[in-house]
Amino acid sequence: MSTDGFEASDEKTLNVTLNGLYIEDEEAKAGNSNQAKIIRSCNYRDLEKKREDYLEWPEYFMAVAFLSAMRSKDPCTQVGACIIDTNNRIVGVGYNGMPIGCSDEILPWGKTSSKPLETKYMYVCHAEMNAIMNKNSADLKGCTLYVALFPCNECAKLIIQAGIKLVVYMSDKHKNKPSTEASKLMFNMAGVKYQQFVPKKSKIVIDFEEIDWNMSV
Ligand SMILES: O=c1ccn([C@H]2C[C@H](O)[C@@H](COP(=O)(O)O)O2)c(=O)[nH]1
Ligand SMILES: [Zn+2]
Repeated sequence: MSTDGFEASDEKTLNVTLNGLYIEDEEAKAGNSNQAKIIRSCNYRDLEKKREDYLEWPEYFMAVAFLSAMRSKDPCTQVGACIIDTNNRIVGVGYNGMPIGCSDEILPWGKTSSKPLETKYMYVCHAEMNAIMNKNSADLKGCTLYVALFPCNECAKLIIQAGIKLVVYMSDKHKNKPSTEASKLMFNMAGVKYQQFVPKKSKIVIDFEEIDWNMSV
């Protein structure tokens, strides 16, 4: 008998249980072979129940923010942002990068030059700004922003003016900078809430080589 190309042989055991039908060998029992994957995909009982380890909304939105950050060409700090509406629909994403039409090959990426015009700070559009500008809905009133880094004061102004009501951030690494203090002052005055993201999963991995397309068989 064959299951997904695996032949039952002397070295393997054909198992028929209430959970389904599978071929098992020592490697599979140890959980480190293809056969182990097939055991999971043939586990009929699991396939009839709702998955429990799906991504919850906050993890999903923060992951989208971090995935967006991977597009950034900033060699030092990559920031991503994801805006969602009150129906949990993504209405804008962005990452820090040079303005449209301004070559990121020509403009500087460094930050240490004593000449301000030769630093990135003069030119980079922040992730929050790009997410707001990229919005695909009429407005952002009542929306939530997921962002990798606590917003600077310039982004805080944009967030407030856009009508965003909640900021969920991952890192507070600039918490002692005046720009962060200014952001908090403005958020407090304008009634924009902010909270640090508390991940439920320590890792979210997309490993294209490890995807087991047989899982849905
Ligand atoms: O609210 C913010 C603050 C900063 N950024 C971007 C702007 C720059 O590209 C980097 C910061 O660079 P450092 O080398 O860490 O100073 O982050 C942002 O997108 N949003
Ligand atoms: Zn900013």
